[in-house]
Amino acid sequence: MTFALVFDLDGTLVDSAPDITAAVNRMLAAEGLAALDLATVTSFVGKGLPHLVARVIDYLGLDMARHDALTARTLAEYNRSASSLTRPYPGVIVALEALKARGAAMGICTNKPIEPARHVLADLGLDRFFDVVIGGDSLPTRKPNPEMLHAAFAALPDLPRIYVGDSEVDAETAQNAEVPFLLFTQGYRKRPVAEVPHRAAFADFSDLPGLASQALAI
Ligand SMILES: O=C(O)COP(=O)(O)O
Ligand SMILES: [Mg+2]
Repeated sequence: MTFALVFDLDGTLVDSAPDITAAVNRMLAAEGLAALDLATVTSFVGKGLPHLVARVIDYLGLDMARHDALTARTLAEYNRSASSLTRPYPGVIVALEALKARGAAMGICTNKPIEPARHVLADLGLDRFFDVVIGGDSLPTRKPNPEMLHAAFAALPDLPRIYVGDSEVDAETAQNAEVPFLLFTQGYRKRPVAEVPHRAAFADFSDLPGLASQALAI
């Protein structure tokens, strides 16, 4: 059986938190402020860059009136260097090759802004797998609103659908879109696996091709 598979990006296909943290810290340094650590910034990832910067402003007690300016600055810093510290999770490329060989149609639905999302995919040699990329600023709404996921599937052939992601936001998006959800457990999830609704969960990408077939056989 083949299928249409849409993937989340940050914390699912790639461990991008080190570059996101570095961009935030370049923005903070330009403001004369001290750097934040990786775990703190990672905990702010998931609902897109404007949300992440709002969390940084809140965490540091800065003036929320500066939100637009600091978001633009962080995005510029991130676009300047979005992939130097970012790596695919182990087994991702082999799994995508196997899925492609089986005829799966694949796309990306990420809350990361589209420009750095495209940089990351191209720089890491992942862009060749995906026929559509929907970013956090591609539409007026972001995940968990299902519109982005609907748009990604609409651009792919009409095959049985699966969404693959790492977070509570992805699980909620899949529920809102009524699409089966596969949870990658090694990303940036905050709550225990059991508390995040999913059709199946996996920690190792070598399990994904088999799981995708099983998930649709249920
Ligand atoms: O950029 C974010 O906040 C999250 O991105 P993701 O949707 O690819 O996990
Ligand atoms: Mg994610």
